[in-house]
Amino acid sequence: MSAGTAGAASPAARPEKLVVVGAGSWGTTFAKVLADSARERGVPAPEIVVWARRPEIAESITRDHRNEDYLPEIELPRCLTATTDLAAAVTGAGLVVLAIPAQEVRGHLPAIRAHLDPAAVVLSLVKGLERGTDARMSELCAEELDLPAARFAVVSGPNLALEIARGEPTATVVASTDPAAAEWIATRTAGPYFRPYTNTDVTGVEICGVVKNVIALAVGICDGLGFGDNSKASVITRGLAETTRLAESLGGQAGTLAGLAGLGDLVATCASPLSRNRTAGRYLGQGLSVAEATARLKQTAEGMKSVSAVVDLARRHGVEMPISEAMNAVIAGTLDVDTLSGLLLSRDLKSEGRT
Ligand SMILES: NC(=O)C1=CN([C@@H]2O[C@H](COP(=O)(O)OP(=O)(O)OC[C@H]3O[C@@H](n4cnc5c(N)ncnc54)[C@H](O)[C@@H]3O)[C@@H](O)[C@H]2O)C=CC1
Ligand SMILES: O=C(CO)COP(=O)(O)O
Repeated sequence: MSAGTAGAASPAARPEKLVVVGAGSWGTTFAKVLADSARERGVPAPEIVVWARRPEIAESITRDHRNEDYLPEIELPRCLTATTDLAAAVTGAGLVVLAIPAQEVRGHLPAIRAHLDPAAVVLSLVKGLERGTDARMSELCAEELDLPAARFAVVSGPNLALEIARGEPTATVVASTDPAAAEWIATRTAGPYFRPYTNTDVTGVEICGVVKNVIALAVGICDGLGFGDNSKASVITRGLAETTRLAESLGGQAGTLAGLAGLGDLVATCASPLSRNRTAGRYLGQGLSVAEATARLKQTAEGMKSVSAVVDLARRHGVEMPISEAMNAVIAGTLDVDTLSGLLLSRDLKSEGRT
């Protein structure tokens, strides 16, 4: 057994029940992906349970097959049920999917640990770092759940929830240090509109998902300031370069950054009006304060919450991240967006090849 698969549980021992912790737009959509995958494969519908914080959302998913708050236009598969009882949801599940904001994850892990099946895989959809510790979700789960790396996985890619909920085709990356765990998840998510590629670079995939939200803020600010596509393409490209530097310094692989979780997600998020992070940036560029932008958005924009942890992590590893530094200063209120145009791409002149 390689170091990466130490602690792996036999897939045969893994229960078929699947639980998604979080009934926001991506959690609810991901539950639909799991249900549609089972239908496509012609297997009996597994038990798929969504844990919702609010009873009215749980009731609406189970009774009306809708999530009025987050996906009002989407009819959900009838096999999905929802509950506010986290213990009951997690008990007997072979897959526990985390789909709540990064800052809320640690608080829920003790309750999950108390009921986690010994063969279960924990899958993070979360694209944020914990502030204060700079921890990735893989690190949080290892610490709080005493989870071997082989029972952790992350899904990340160009995955705007509403497009997927509508059944528009997309691809993604499912990464685990245990290839068998990644394949087990890929089988249960692959379907008519969702194409997962497996990968073992958990760190690279996690860093891609986190930092692209910060870069999307910068692209949104360009929008809000009225800059055109040259500016945005420059920020996206240099954003990918600084993401690559951070990922590599933590052990991630450059190939991951060039793939769906890196370039793919950056392009989708920075181009899409559906992106909350890009939208938050646009509000800031138009002159709204951070508090006003947050209030108008109503949903999670992980980039605004995680940027200080990204910058802290980069500084600790001696990695230069000028765009993230600028975003951190904007969110902290120490840099005015009007002064950004000179700053975003303002490092010493040098060859492009030197990242
Ligand atoms: N929406 C999208 O298109 C995608 C989102 N993601 C990531 O998935 C994660 C979840 O995002 P969304 O579902 O989009 O967010 P959302 O804003 O739509 O929903 C967040 C969910 O977390 C719940 N929540 C908020 N505070 C909580 C707390 N203190 N305790 C428990 N639950 C709490 C909310 O009630 C809601 O159900 C984020 O890390 C996001 O970056 C990743 C890929 C796509
Ligand atoms: O991660 C996403 C798409 O892959 C969603 O981005 P936003 O959180 O900015 O909406």
